Amino acid sequence: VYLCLNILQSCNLFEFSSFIAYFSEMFIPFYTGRVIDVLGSHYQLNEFLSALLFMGLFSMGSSVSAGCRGGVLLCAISSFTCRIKVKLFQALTKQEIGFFETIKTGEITSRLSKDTTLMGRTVCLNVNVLLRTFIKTVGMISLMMTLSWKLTFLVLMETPLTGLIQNIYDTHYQRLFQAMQDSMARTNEAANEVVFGIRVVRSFNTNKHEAERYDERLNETRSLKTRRDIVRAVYLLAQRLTGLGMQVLILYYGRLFIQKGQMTTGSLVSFIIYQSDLGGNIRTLTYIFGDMLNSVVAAGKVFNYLDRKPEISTDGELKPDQLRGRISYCGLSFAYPTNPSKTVLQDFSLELKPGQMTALVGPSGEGKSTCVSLLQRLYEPQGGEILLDGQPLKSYDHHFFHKKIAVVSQEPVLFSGSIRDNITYGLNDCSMEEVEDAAGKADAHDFIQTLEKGYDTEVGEGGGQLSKSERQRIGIARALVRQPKVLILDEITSSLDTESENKIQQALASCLDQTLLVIAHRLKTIEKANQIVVVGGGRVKERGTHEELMELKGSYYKLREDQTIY
Ligand SMILES: Nc1ncnc2c1ncn2[C@@H]1O[C@H](COP(=O)(O)OP(=O)(O)OP(=O)(O)O)[C@@H](O)[C@H]1O
Repeated sequence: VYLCLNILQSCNLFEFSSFIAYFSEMFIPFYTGRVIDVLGSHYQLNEFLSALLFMGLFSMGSSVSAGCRGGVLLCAISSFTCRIKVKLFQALTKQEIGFFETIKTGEITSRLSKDTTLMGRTVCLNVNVLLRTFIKTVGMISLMMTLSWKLTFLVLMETPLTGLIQNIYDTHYQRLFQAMQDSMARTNEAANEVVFGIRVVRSFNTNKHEAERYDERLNETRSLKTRRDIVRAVYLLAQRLTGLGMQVLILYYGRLFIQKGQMTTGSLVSFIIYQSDLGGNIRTLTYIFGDMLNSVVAAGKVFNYLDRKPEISTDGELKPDQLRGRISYCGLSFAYPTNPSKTVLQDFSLELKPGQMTALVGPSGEGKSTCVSLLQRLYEPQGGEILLDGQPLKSYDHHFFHKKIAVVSQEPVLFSGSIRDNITYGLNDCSMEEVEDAAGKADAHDFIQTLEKGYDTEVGEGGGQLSKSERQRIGIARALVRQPKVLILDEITSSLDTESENKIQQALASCLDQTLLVIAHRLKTIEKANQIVVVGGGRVKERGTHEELMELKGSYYKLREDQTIY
């Protein structure tokens, strides 16, 4: 409603120019006929000049107003589409991760690009064209009645046929158009995939195979285009034939009416001009009606996303001045929304203390990263809860919470922009000293200094211009600059050399009051942890220091032994 009100406000000029344009357009054929009559009968200069003047004035009025109307309308459409895209984008980024896992990426991008554009057209273009065409049609029929009511009834008898032909054509055309769009998307997808994975294509020497695959998809699009063109040609033929048939009938009966003195030659010319315009209007009305039905479906899908409330609430308000960072996992049970039948965590309980390092270890796929995702509130557990300083995570203010808990993942995602932009990602008030300090702790400062533009160096799309280890260190700096109370490192050592790893560990050890949670596969790196937790079957299997667990000779001991052998 808010968006529509905005659009209506900007449409005042549009409505005014539209009114002038419709009014002027309607009278042009009338005065054309009048000029012909004056020329054909006893010629009077005054009558001729006045008819010519009115014809000129209406033509001018129609052209200028139609130009204004077009310009204003295009501006309104692009402004509306832009606003709806931003609103939809904001609504999408608020959704929980489970939403993105259950809905295909293609569907989301299609909502953002295609459906919003279609919606913009419905609200601005179609409604206005429908209104304009309808008013024009009614006006034209009234003027045609004044010229000859008998011929008008004859013309109106053709209307259902024109509407039917248009309807059949629109249905076929829309179906082919949709298939063509899908086929074009598949063709682009094939090209994107190859560009993205060009290294694999080269190393497996599959250039020829990929070119053939691309050619196949292009041919599919081409054959759909040919079918579309054939349908259009048949439609144009049917349209011309019905139009021609009607004109022959009008000329035949028109000649009879002129002979009987029921109408003049000029009136017949005016009538024929109106009749050809009327056919166009009926076709437009049928088309717009069908198009609006499609757009309503598209708009429905967009509104579904706009109105969707994220399943993970962000309404918490707690923002304590002092946060200690004590984390308690209390009897968690969890299954991913995409696979609800598989329980990943079952009655999982654990305590992470401030100033201590906890390491989660265990075989792959046992639920270590899931513990981290739940702590970040990317998913909501089905049973139990996680407490931060004794309060449920959901009761904390969303912004506050994500400033206090920072995560460095196995492969940090960087965004195009400078190194500094990536380190200060999401922070507005971050000084250069803080950035350099965090980069120093993450062992990134030295390599950044060697770059020509230092912290202003562009990292490229997805950080592609940096090595894996450099991306990892920037990811660590991005987490440290927030001075989080809880820091989570998810298997960060795999892409770091031993020297960097040692430096980073020393820097982390200097943050005395920080709660540190580390996931590690290389068990040697977590020997100094205050508590090592072995996760197995979605539960805490063993817990203790390195020495205690080695003495226990259980799962940890076995994992450690396996790593020593290899
Ligand atoms: N997004 C997801 N949707 C559905 N199932 C998932 C998802 N992510 C992980 N899983 C499943 O949940 C289980 C636990 O995965 P998780 O990533 O937590 O294990 P992990 O112990 O961290 O493994 P690794 O050491 O290999 O990182 C696995 O069986 C995995 O297949």
